[in-house]
Amino acid sequence: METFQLLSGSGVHFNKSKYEKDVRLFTKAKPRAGHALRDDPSSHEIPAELDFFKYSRNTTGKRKYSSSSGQSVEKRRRIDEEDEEGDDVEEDLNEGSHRQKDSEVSPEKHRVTSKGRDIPEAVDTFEVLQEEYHIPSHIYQNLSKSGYKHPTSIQSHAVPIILKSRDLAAISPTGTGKTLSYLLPVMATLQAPISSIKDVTEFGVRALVIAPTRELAHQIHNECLKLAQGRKWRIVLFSKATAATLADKNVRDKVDVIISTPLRLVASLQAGSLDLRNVRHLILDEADRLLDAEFLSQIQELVAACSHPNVQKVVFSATLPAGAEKVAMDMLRDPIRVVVGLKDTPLPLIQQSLTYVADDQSKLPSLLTYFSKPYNPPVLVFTSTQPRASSLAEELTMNGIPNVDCLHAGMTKKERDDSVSRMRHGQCWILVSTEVMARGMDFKGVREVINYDFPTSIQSYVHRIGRTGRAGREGKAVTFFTDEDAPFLKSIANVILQAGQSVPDWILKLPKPSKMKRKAMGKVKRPEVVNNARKIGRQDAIKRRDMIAGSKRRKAKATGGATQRISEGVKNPRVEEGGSG
Ligand SMILES: Nc1ncnc2c1ncn2[C@@H]1O[C@H](COP(=O)(O)OP(=O)(O)OP(=O)(O)O)[C@@H](O)[C@H]1O
Repeated sequence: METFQLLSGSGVHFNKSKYEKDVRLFTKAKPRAGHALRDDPSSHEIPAELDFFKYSRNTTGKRKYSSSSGQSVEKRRRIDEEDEEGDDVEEDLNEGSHRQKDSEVSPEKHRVTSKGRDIPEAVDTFEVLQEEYHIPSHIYQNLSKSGYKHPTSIQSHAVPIILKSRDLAAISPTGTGKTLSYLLPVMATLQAPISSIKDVTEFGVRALVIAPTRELAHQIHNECLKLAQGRKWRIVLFSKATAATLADKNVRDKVDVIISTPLRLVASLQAGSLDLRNVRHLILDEADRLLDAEFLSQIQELVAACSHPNVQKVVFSATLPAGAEKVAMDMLRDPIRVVVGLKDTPLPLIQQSLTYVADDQSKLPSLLTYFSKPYNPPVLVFTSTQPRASSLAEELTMNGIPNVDCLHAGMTKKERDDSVSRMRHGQCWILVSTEVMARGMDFKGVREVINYDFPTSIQSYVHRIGRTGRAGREGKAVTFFTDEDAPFLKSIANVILQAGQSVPDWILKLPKPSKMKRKAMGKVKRPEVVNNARKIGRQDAIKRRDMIAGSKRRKAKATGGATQRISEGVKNPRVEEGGSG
């Protein structure tokens, strides 16, 4: 109990005065003299929550660890040195020297780092983009209609690169606007719907966006539709139904953009009902996920099918571990690599903490205690498996917690769509989910993320907690850990440190898990139901049901035998006793 109290009290708490410097970055500041926007003198002030440039201002030279960030320089250096041994959290300190060597352009040192040959200049405003790159006016107008007034850091850098037809690997933290970073330049390059262009000589879909989950593909489709408003673009969210329609070449030839998960595309390709030879822009969103073992062969097939000699390939993610980056870079031609912030590192506006919960059975009471105190809905809760997500949602509901929903890949399409819709409309306060919700999903208002089950990798952690703290908003992420998870704490602690927050000293003193061991992170065997007591109750019920069924079977057998015997003229004592048989 003593240990429990000691450890459960040791989560990371956000001390605003201690982190004053970071807090200042995210609070509205008066515009500074000499920082007027180029084309709009009236809009000197960028809302702090949308101002992703703020990290970079007044930063020169190599990245410095600030002692005011709550972590001693020495402590951070120690962690970084350990990471050099092969941890997936990349230390970007060397980037500066690469940049110097290769004459690379990086106007925002150590916050946005670009690497490659002839890097197009970043832009400060959307107006400059329109002036210099002639973005079609309807797309430009749709930008401001959607409320996008100033580009985020990744947009400033990635959009010109894509507009210049260069291949790109872009790594930028969760919630920093990567979707628009590729949709805007791709749509701008396409200029107009194919159906409205005269003298077309090459037919077929011109842009293809691939995402790992259907929900994310759906969300990207919606973003794309916003940009396409007012013109007759054919933007297709590839599904069973649309795949059937697109089997007709005449329909297919009028399609501008397809957005899809890999599997369905491959199925259509193999069936000969899809042709990707005219694709000029291929985008992999959540690239590291798409390039992992589960999807790699499908992606390779799709990349090979996009065989146009001028196809532009771009990959985006908030995380890109070394292995995935190598595969990505091999796929790209003369690429530019852009990193915003530190690779595999969440933005500091997500307040991260670790909470000790001893063992699996202690998690539910801990979560119920959490929800018995004031919390900020909507909250996303991550579990490791589908049955556990269902079971936890059920437990929370049975414990009187209102508006709990569940979402996982084992549910029907309609159930999944309904859950997403309830979440988007504020009808769901707590969404219990699995890894399927971890990547890309943009529920703007998510204020808190709870890792009920420990994440399975650093990347999983970064993406899960990245469902909050989006588009400049503050967020909170709580990670439960049990004794079994303790060996992997150090890896998560490193991420927290990289984000400029502090972790308890005892975690820093833990040994660093080996690369082999890290593969086992979060993969402990957990029961399918989150409440063992309920499991016992359920087992009793199953036992009782089996006993009743057995008894019925025996009776039926006996009755059947009696009927047979009666018909055979043999006296049945039970029937004779007036029993019903
Ligand atoms: N220039 C902008 N100004 C204001 N809001 C923006 C801008 N660009 C994007 N956003 C908003 O920021 C939010 C996050 O964008 P998006 O989903 O593209 O992030 P992301 O970087 O792709 O995140 P993830 O890594 O989780 O996929 C969205 O709600 C989007 O509407």
